[in-house]
Amino acid sequence: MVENPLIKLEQYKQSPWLDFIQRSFTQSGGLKKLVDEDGLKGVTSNPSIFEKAMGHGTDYDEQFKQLISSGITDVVTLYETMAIDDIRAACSVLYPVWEKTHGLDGYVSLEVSPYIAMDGHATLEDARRLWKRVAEKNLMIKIPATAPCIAAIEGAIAEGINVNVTLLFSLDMYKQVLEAYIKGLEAHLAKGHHIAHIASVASFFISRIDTAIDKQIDQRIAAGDKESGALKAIRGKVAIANAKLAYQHYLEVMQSDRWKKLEAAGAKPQRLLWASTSCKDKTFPDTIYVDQLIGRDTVNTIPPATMDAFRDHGTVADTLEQNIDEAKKILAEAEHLNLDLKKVTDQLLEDGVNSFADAFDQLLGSVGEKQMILQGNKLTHLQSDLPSDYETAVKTGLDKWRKNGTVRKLWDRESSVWTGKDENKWLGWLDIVDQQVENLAELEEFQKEVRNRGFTDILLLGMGGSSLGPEVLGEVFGHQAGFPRLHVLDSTDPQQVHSFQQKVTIATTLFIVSSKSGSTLEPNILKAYFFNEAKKVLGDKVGQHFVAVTDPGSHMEDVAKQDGFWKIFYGLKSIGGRYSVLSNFGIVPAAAAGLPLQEILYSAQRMEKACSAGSPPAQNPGVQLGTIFGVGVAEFKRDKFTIIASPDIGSLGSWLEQLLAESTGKVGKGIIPIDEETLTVPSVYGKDRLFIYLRLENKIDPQQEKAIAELKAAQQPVVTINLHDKAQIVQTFFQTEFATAVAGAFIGINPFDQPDVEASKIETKKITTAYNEKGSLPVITPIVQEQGFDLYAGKVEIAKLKGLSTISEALKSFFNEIVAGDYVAVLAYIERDLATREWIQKLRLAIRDKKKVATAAEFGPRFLHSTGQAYKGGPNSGVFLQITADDDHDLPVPGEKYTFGIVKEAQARGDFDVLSGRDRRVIRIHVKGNMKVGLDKLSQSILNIL
Ligand SMILES: O=C(CO)[C@@H](O)[C@H](O)[C@H](O)[C@H](O)COP(=O)(O)O
Ligand SMILES: O=C[C@H](O)COP(=O)(O)O
Repeated sequence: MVENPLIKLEQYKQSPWLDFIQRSFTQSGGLKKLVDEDGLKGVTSNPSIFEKAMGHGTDYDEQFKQLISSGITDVVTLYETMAIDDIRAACSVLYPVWEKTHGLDGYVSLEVSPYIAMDGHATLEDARRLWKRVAEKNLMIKIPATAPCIAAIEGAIAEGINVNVTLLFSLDMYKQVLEAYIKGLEAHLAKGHHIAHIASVASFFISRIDTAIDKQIDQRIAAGDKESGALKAIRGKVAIANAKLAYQHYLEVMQSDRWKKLEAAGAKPQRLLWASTSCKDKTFPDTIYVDQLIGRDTVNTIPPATMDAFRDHGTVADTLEQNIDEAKKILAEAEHLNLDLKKVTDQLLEDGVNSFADAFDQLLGSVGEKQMILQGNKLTHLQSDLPSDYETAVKTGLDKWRKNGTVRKLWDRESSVWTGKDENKWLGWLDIVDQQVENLAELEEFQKEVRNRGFTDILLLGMGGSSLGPEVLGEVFGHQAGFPRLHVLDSTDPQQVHSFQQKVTIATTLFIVSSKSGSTLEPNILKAYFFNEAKKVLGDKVGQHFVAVTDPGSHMEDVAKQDGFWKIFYGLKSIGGRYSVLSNFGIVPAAAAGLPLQEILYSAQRMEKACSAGSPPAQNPGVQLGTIFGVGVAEFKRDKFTIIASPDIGSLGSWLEQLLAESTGKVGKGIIPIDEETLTVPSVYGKDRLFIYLRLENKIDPQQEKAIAELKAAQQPVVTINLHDKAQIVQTFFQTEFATAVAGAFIGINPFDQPDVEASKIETKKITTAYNEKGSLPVITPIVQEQGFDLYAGKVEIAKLKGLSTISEALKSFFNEIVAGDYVAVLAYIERDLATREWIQKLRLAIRDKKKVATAAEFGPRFLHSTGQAYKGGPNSGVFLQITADDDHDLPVPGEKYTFGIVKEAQARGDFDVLSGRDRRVIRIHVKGNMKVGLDKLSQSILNIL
């Protein structure tokens, strides 16, 4: 009987390892059979191998399901848990070999993350982590032989970690690796440890060298190179010659005194392992890279097909030490022929690192896709319908992010993702959900206490990021039985303040004063007013009805302490207002209103994990959406993001509006969100739109569906976020926060500052201070006056409207300036109630239909903390119609001379002045006398002139 060549290798002291791992192969006994029948002595894995194993087929489905149902997790954890199980299972099959060979063989290799191949510190950290997690004696951690990782190899060996050094191509690098191994052993020994148990191999890649060199040879021969004969003579020989010389170096070092000392202390040599040994060129024997590299104290890791071929017809002889002079000649000849081995091996190392990273991306992508499918309805679904050029640009954008590892950089909080300023300080929202989950017991305790105290109402006082999130949560989840009803007051309009006072029963109301900075004017004066009012009813117990949510060290914290508030909940300094809904700013009001906290947080966490660092861009719902946003603005000038939401989740629009506008609308760039603009026929929309459809699957509005279908058919870009139930708005919070940050990177701005909101605050402050000093507001002069109306114009408009004597003429001239790509914003500083909302809506739709431009309908001062940023700082395409009116009645602000009415007037003026100062097209119409009558008359004259 012919002896199995694989078994025969043992006589030559070469160990065959298997370059392959797969769950079903291990489980079915295939691996053990190789050990028993072929003398297999080890296993290697790499990202490509795991990609083939895990990314295809059904081997892992059962564990996938188990892991997904047992908890919420990210793709890297999913991959790693399954990969480690495979590695452990293989370790246990190979363990008898390890025992029998006293730790010389029997190893299974697991590679560190390929993403950090150029970061030695991170690689060493990862090696330690994996070594600890797998915790098997016969494990080897694979570390790439890049320049930055040489120190990691030495460091790992010095800590007693078994290392398989991978991606070795050049003799020079091999010399450094062997030196690192020796130094590592010396360090371990110097610490007084044994070194006999430490094992290492240096994986020298073979076939890739021939593939690269032979390609050059073939090209030169085809081009008729005069050295064609000489080139042909070394074709298919360089890789083996290179390996033989590496082995010669190994033998030399093994003879050195330095090594002999270590050997005497029990050290094992770092054997050379031949990797990449399947033959890629059909003109050579398929076993060439096994046959030609047989020598004592070496390993050959062989992929299954090559192993089958070698078992079948491999030839076994002591080849490695033969023809060394010839090998030297081949390398000299290669140099003489200008084949530049150094350049080739440098390139192969770079390509090798990249291709493992690509394979890992692919692997994590397939894990992500499977996870998505298995999560089913537990995660919202994103669908994009984009014109083909837009779609192509999005794909390019996603791939750029993948190649640059930008998602990981984002999670590593690197400012370089954006403008390189202080963006790194504003990323606390990335993992706030995890913190809240840990904090769940405390939040639930608060929830219980609120219920037990029998409050009937909650009145939340706050602006922008501190109010819009709680407002959506309250409106979408609705009133919860046994809990108080949540009302959110974010206005200085005295009528509106009064209406809210009427809505609640002060004696049984819990007031939540919410201000991140603690210094915002509105929550401070609202607190002062309601504290005063509540004191009249509750006396000394008033503080017990107040809760503050604010950042530590803020003015509001001082106020709350001084006034004996029941509780103070803190925000995080690293989370800006508009990214704060899943922090205490949203979650504390949600707790008080009796919302299902665990469900909310777990659901949000699902999205956080889906957007995690390991989730490649094309499978990452946050990056996908953000790329659509960013590319739309940056490359297609589609900056009017039209938000269409199913009615039951309609309030999500005003939250999203703030997020998009405040984050991106600056330095003349950015997104202009268009909320609540009811859909109409496609012909009304210009090429400046992107439609965001927030679709509540179980409560769709048929009219919206129809209109959206028409828009898609008309080639308007539509991105649909499909929510399987309304509680999934919390996933939309995280996804759109992430997407906005991503979009900011594409647009090229810092998505975490709001420079222009501050400008209005300063102007407002000047006016209220002036009022406090003088007891009256500075005089301003209208440019047109008419019965019931005063019209003021900003500096760009004054010249244009000069000489016009009626409001109607002025309006006509103003609206005639509108061109395609503009947007019109109606900014009303009046009470926001059903009637005024209907009024403004009718007006803006008429403007849209006649002028075919995007329109915004906003109430002041609410929008100042939201879209106001983009109106002032974003693209100068806005046409602003500010509307103010006489107050029916006013309310005092305790401790100040000014009233709520004065504050509102100051805010309108401050806003107007900044818009005017920024050369925006702005006019203000002040309605005198009865507001309702005035508003109707005004809209009528606008309709007439349009
Ligand atoms: O573990 C190792 C080397 O230590 C191997 O898995 C090594 O990565 C593989 O042999 C190579 O990646 C295979 O390369 P190739 O045949 O695709 O060129
Ligand atoms: O979006 C934030 C608003 O400007 C309110 O800020 P604040 O929470 O610091 O009071």
